[in-house]
Amino acid sequence: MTQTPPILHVDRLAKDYGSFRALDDITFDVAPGEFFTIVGPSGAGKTTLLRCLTGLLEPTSGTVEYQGQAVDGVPREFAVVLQDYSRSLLPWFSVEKNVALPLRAHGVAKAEVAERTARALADVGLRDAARKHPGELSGGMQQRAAIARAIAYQPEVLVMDEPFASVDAQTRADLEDLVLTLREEFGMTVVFVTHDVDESVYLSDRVAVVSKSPSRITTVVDIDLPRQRDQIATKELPRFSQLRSEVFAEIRNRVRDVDGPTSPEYVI
Ligand SMILES: Nc1ncnc2c1ncn2[C@@H]1O[C@H](COP(=O)(O)OP(=O)(O)OP(=O)(O)O)[C@@H](O)[C@H]1O
Repeated sequence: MTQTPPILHVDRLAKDYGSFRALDDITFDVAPGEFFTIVGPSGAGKTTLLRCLTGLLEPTSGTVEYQGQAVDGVPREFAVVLQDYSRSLLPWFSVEKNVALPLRAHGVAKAEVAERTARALADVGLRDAARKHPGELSGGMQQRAAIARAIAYQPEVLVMDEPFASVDAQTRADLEDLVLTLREEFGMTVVFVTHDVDESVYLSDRVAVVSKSPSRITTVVDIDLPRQRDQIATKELPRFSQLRSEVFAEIRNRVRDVDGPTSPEYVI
């Protein structure tokens, strides 16, 4: 039986900032259509890893391949939602124009641009803010606009760095479900970073736990929950609690290895 080749292949990746080693010996594959989440404590190197994965940062050693080709700039099939929403939108364009920009740049027909932009803005609850400029929006709304831009693009690979950190709990749940729905609809691969263990288990097919710097993947947990997720029913499953505890325990052990007593952030 032939196995489907990975869409992303990361091999012995390391990244130094001067004499400080942020990432060390990171190796993993992501399968096409997979929801792969990287979870770990603050400062563990998750953003550094995502930046290397997307070609925004050059690794010190090791390689990243997308569909068998070395990544040395953001591949056009990727959409990236960064943690810092204040830098992700162009302030002089309306929200609508910001969302439409990548589609226009890639030659999508005008009518389709309008349709995909309107749908993405409605999906993230920003239909009424389409004509506003980013400076007129709250932080959470700006982040939703950045998410709308990524999903309107319908990328092969959606890369998200703590994308829901600045939105309220209900919006966060809605956006989590939106990403899951779009993954089903378009067959996207999603690479996601979070420090929220519940979120990682709820969304993912696999969760990679990273240790503190120098960051390594200490374990990869298979999330063998039914593929159809539901904010209430899935989180009530005994298996959800087991997986959540497994991921928590792994992070807690690694934080303790480095810091001594458990970080309060990860007390269950
Ligand atoms: N440009 C830089 N120059 C020097 N050190 C850096 C730089 N960027 C990140 N670091 C250091 O590398 C380590 C990993 O940082 P990174 O932002 O990747 O972690 P993170 O897991 O994404 O953190 P958080 O969850 O808090 O966003 C940290 O110790 C950080 O101080």
